[in-house]
Amino acid sequence: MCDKGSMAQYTRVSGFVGLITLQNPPVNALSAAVRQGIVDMVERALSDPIVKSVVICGQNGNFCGGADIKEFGTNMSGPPLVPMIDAIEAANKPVVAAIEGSALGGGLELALGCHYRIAHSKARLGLPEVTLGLLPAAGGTQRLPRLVGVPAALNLITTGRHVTAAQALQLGIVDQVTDHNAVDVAVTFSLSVAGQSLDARRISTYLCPLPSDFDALFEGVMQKVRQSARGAIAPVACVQAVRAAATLPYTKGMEREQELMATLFTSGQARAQQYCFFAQRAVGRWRMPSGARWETSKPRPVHKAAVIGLGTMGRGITVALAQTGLSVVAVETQEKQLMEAKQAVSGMLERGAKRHGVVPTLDRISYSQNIQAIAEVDLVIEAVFEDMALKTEVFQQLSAVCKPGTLLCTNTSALDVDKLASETPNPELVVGMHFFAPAHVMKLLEVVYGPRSSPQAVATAMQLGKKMGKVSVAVGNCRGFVGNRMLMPYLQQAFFLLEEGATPELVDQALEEFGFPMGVFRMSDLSGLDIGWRVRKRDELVEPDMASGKSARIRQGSRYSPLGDLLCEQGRFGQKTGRGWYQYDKPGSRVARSDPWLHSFLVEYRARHGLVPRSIDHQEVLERCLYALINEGFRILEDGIAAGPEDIDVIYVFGYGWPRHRGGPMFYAGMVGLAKVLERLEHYQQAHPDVPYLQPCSLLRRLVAGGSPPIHRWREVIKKHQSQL
Ligand SMILES: CCCCCC/C=C/CC(=O)SCCNC(=O)CCNC(=O)[C@H](O)C(C)(C)COP(=O)(O)OP(=O)(O)OC[C@H]1O[C@@H](n2cnc3c(N)ncnc32)[C@H](O)[C@@H]1OP(=O)(O)O
Repeated sequence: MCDKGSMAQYTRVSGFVGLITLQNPPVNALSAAVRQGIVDMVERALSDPIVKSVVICGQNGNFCGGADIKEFGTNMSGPPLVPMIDAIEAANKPVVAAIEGSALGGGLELALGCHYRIAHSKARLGLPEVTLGLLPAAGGTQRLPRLVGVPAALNLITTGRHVTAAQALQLGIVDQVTDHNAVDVAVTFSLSVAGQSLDARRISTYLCPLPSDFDALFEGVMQKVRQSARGAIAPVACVQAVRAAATLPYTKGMEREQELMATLFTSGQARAQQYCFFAQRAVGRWRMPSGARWETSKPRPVHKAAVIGLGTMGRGITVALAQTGLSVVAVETQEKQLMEAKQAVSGMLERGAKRHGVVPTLDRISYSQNIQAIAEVDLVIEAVFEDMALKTEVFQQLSAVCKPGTLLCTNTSALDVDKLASETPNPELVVGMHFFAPAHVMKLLEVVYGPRSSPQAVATAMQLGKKMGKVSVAVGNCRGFVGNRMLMPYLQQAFFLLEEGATPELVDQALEEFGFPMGVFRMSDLSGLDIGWRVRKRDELVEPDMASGKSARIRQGSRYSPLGDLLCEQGRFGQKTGRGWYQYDKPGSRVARSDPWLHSFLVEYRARHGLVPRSIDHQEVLERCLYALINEGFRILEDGIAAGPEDIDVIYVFGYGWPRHRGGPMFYAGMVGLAKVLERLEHYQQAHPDVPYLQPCSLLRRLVAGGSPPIHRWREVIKKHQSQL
């Protein structure tokens, strides 16, 4: 017997079991229609006298990915989740959740309303709402602590992390784990418990186990959460909701859960985080200005890859490749460097394997000093020192050694990928792969295509990035690509603010309060001031004999601040030398302390150049640094270097520490209001006419003139704008 009409299919199986199957591909999200289906089918099963027990499962081996996030921005209709789950829990016949694939968010909350949970061994469970700026508001914050205790519930709910079926069993979230068909096991099990009392199976009736150090525990967790949340409100609300579970009866706790959720649900932060969720997936649907796109470009198979150059980046890339299961040839011409790299890579793989409880993949890597060793690989990632002449030489060698069709990738943060491609006989096989340090940890990968890169080469690099667990974004070739290009105006404004009266501490504090893990000066100290110095020298911006006055701060026709150069001349390269914008206890130490030398240096510098310091507040720091960066983002869109605002936002959230609860720079501009961003840029441009980065971009003007459409409509405007340029 079967009813296929709704988005929850009803079948009677094994004679006496009502089987309800959620059907909403790809993840069986709880849309209004699915919820209605569940309500109707549960009612049907419970009212059918032949049915002794009920099993709920999901179609295509996937239980449920939670509430339908797409519905959040709409007038949510259909039956609400809470009464639906309460009705399941109150049922007088056993209801068993058969969990395959994922049980996340509302999906796990649905399962927690069931009387029993049986999971397949490959299933994953979690309450990831916090990552969407929400909390588990279908009873998750009240049932989970009652089931698994407060500390475990706090951990799962405030981090949103997923657990494996085995971990879920250990925690007590599921009752049984099986390697067999979980639905079949659940059906048999449900019949075995039919007719038994369900009193002890309704989690909402449990007393929440209270830890002895209750106050200290909550205080500690709240402190930790506030610190790591960097201004995000959802993690804090999660702690408050769990505290309600521990201190209030279930119904009162539920009221608190709903109250907290209502605040989060309408907050800009939730909108930003949900935008990030979809943006992260949208960047996989890449397209190039030529019209080539992800759906029509088939990647080449990559079984064996090579890494050339085993410095810090090359080592991280080798680890990341080996962890995907590929065979890797790692080449380093210097013997000492090769030996050190081998040891370092093995160490990283062993530590990674230990963390994940698996066997390290050391034998997947072969090391060589000879570039001939890469003759048979399908793809090469060159990671030698960031120097065009050196990279060109290496690329010429690669072209001579590799078998025909091998994809040649360069790991570069700013060099001209097209120029490098033009030095090879097959420029269509060349793309940039801009990894972020440490390359085996950082999630972001910019895949840089030049005008001659083939769609297949881009598709292959994008697919490899995905396999390596990266969030890969395809971007066009220009100086600094997307991320580093936008960083230039940001850094420049920070330097100018110092000239005008700010301190590194003030600028960093403003940016950290905004939500960056580190302000611009602490970040520069960490990455090394010498990196930018080298680039500026190459660009002939650094003048050794610096005069005084305004003219000394004009380079190539625009305002220039030599502050970074002056620090480098003093050997102040940041953490590695123990001195930079801050001072450190010793070279390599990480704790930044305010440096009186730097403050005196700034005072002298301003005096020498006739700069009268003024008081600068946090708002000016944010407007100048962030709006200049955003303005460059609009230029990048105008130039077609990024296909859409989502690409830029994903790059900034995953690679540059932009706070996720603010959605990314382009989303943030929309939240602030494009007209306001434009007005402030115009204001600052008038005050600083010698700073081209503050000149508002024409795309921004056009968007404002067009009534500041929502971000999902920008692509239409960009297309029209580009066609008229
Ligand atoms: C006052 C209001 C009351 C509301 C109370 C109810 C609150 C409930 C809270 C929730 O349940 S919030 C949702 C919690 N769930 C999640 O966060 C899970 C999100 N999904 C994932 O983590 C992953 O998608 C997955 C389930 C682990 C599957 O990963 P996989 O890599 O296999 O596929 P994806 O590429 O990520 O996704 C495929 C496709 O599906 C879309 N999608 C996934 N989950 C949802 C969802 N919950 N709602 C809507 N759509 C979803 C995803 O966007 C992809 O589609 P796209 O077109 O490529 O974007």
